[in-house]
Amino acid sequence: KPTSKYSEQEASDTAQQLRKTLNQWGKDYYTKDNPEVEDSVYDEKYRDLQELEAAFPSIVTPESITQRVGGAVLSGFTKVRHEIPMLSMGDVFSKDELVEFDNRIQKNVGYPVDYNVELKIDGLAISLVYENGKLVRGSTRGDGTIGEDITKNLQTITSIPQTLTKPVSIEVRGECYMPKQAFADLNKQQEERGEAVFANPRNAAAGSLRQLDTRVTKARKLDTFIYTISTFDNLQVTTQHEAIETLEELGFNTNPTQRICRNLDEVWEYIDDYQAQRDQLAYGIDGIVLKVNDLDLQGQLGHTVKVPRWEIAYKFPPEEALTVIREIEWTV
Ligand SMILES: CC(C)(C)c1nc(N2CCN(c3ncccn3)CC2)c2cc(C(N)=O)c(N)nc2n1
Repeated sequence: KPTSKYSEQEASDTAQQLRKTLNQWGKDYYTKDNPEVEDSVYDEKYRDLQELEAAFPSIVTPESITQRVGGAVLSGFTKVRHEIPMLSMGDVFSKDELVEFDNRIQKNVGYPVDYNVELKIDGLAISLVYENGKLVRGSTRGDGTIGEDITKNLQTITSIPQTLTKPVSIEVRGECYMPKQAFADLNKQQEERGEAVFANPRNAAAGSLRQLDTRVTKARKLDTFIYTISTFDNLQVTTQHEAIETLEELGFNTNPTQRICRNLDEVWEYIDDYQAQRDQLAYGIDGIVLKVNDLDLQGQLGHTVKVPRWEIAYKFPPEEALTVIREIEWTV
């Protein structure tokens, strides 16, 4: 019915119903192959919501789907200080160095520890701050202490929740990345437009997040895997593995391949598994990350100025190098 026929309460109720429907259809769109509705139906409902919100500005809510689209052209990025520094990662390139790392931990702790093993996503690190379950700020890692405020750009990424499933006040960190297919499509489009192509998905993700025009960011199909809760709002979490499960429950996108390994043999199985699957993954990885699973032990082990003593990244050889080697073999 025409918006003029609504009372404010009716408009608000209808808008809330429309938001619920659009969010559900949006989720299906990203998670299922056959979206529930045709784009035209989605667009019609979206327009209904826009009209209602235009006629009754007081009913607009920050998490309304209409508030996600780009449109803000920023003049520059303000700086953000990370209260808890975003540390770097020690990295190793061989089995022997990983054995050394494990020995160092066992010597320090006095007994063998469980590790949580995760894929090392080849994207860029971001920080997200929530107050009472609402996203209030998103920023880049920067130099680990000072990053850039890219909240507007991050709000265009559908896998980043505007509102959490619980009204907690926390800071979380993770990786923002561009899936391989989105990267290939973008470079094809760049070529058609006679614009510079991106060297790899990580550069494309970084370039897309540092856009001053949020509409460009929105068009870039970025995604995220969140892996750390930096500040706990009395969440009952005692291990890294549980932290990632809690992040999923709160509404974040997390990487499903994490695995608890009781010793290095199990870590090697994981490494062999995912080195073999690397080309099939929908996103780029450049190694795996090994973390002491127990959070109290992490605290006990602490960190040096820049690097935690309780984690190590095992790096794979760069994929490009492998491609070159294959080409040489082929031509020989
Ligand atoms: C919380 C800790 C510090 C242990 C940590 N730090 C990470 N990183 C730090 C260094 N980073 C960095 N970035 C640029 C320059 C220097 N360091 C980039 C993220 C992690 C990155 C990934 C990933 N990529 O998938 C991951 N699964 N877990 C991480 N865990």
